[in-house]
Amino acid sequence: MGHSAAVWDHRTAIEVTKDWNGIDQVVLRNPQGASARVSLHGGQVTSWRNEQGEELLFTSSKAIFKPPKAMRGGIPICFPQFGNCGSLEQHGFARNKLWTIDNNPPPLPPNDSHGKSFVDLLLKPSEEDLKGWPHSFEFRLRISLAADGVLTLISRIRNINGRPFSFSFAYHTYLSVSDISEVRIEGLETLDYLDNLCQRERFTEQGDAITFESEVSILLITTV
Ligand SMILES: O=P(O)(O)OC[C@H]1O[C@@H](O)[C@H](O)[C@@H](O)[C@@H]1O
Repeated sequence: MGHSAAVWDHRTAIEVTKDWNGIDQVVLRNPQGASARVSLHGGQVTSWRNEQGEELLFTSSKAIFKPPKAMRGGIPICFPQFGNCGSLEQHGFARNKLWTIDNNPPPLPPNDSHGKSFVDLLLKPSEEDLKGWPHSFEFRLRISLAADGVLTLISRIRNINGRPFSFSFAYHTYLSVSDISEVRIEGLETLDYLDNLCQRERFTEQGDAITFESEVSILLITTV
């Protein structure tokens, strides 16, 4: 009896097109019809659709889609600074830069690519960036879409000249929800938080989950 197996070639599952500003964007697809779109502007995922074609990420109708302004939507990459906790522009410069496709990245474990469509992006600091933040780095971002539609981002930040530096980093994901009053975030309610809407006053969450009855902008505090 013969056996057959579908071979999923990630190279044929990605497509490079232009976004609305003429900047390259990469479209990842899986065999079931799920997709993700990544702009080289900011290395930002701008769309993630399930196999029914439903968009899972939110983009504000007020988003400004023109570089060098970062777009409010999808998954902005905050680096090397989160928020305004430092001397750099809000959320750092990475989301405002043009990233490149890295065709020869250092290897990742085989599970991170097997059966997935993926792209590797690279950001290196420009001379201008080094004036504002004098640390040589390479930021590699692997974005992959699995057969079950799961989207994974893997970030690797390499210190190029060995002189120590510190940074903060975040995926500032905008999730699309149909009814915010139905959303509950469980497991974080025991953490203290800084409330951005109250001059960063520190509070302890009291409920059994985080819920949203009005605007919320909090920084949950955890220690590793
Ligand atoms: O408006 P930006 O710079 O894209 O940042 C998005 C949001 O980032 C959050 O971290 C801030 O708490 C918000 O105040 C801010 O609106």
